[in-house]
Amino acid sequence: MNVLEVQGLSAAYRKNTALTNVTCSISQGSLTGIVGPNGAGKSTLIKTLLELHPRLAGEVTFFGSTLAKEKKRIGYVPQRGSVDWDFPTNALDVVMMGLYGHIGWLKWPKKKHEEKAHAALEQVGMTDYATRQISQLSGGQQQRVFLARALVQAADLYFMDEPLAGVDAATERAIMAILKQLKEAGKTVLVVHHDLQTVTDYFDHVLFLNRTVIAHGPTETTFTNENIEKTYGGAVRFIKEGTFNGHSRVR
Ligand SMILES: Nc1ncnc2c1ncn2[C@@H]1O[C@H](COP(=O)(O)OP(=O)(O)OP(=O)(O)O)[C@@H](O)[C@H]1O
Repeated sequence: MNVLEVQGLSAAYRKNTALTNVTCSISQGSLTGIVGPNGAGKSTLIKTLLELHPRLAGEVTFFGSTLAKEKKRIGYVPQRGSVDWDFPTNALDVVMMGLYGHIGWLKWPKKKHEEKAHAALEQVGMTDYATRQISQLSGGQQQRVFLARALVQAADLYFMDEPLAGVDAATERAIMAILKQLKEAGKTVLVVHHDLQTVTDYFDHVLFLNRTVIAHGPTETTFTNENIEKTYGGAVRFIKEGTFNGHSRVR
């Protein structure tokens, strides 16, 4: 079953086109890496799908329905840089924000919800930092808190905008382990990713984006030198001739 269907999606910033005619289907239980050069429209794609940025054209369906109807089943981890980390709040509160759809605005969070938030912090290894101001967390720790906020939503479809940006190797492993657990639980995860070296290890599907979909499919068959060059331009050669076939890693 496809949890997300996108047909002919376009978006722009004033007169500058960011996305044109994006069409793709995302199947349930897939873990997809969205890759493409800087400015390719990866963040814009997520924001436009989630109606955080207006779309100029196109049709989008979530679980065969509309975003408004399915919002509770969708989790979003924005780019860390897009958030005001000086906002005076602690890690637990940030995670609790993920539950607002469940609690209802103006209703005081119940004990059960607080327990859920603590459980999510534990899942990302941040229990000891629950009452720490978010401005006093490191970049990787902030990223983990964000992930906990998405986890607490118990969504079926997750969008994550560069969750691995600027995190250390241990945090990267921890985040990837969680994403794989989500997939194994039948959840669908879309991740904006920058490191081509790890695409084949991390994702079962890859979506090459450069203003439009250049290629999309199972990593095994789609993560090819040809598609990398089509997306990034001929100047970029990540795969040594002859080393791709039979190897899971790009060299
Ligand atoms: N708020 C904005 N106002 C004007 N133009 C924008 C804005 N945000 C993005 N753009 C432009 O839209 C295009 C797509 O940007 P977007 O951030 O979606 O790319 P990206 O693939 O996520 O890039 P990166 O890998 O650098 O994060 C770029 O040309 C960018 O300059």
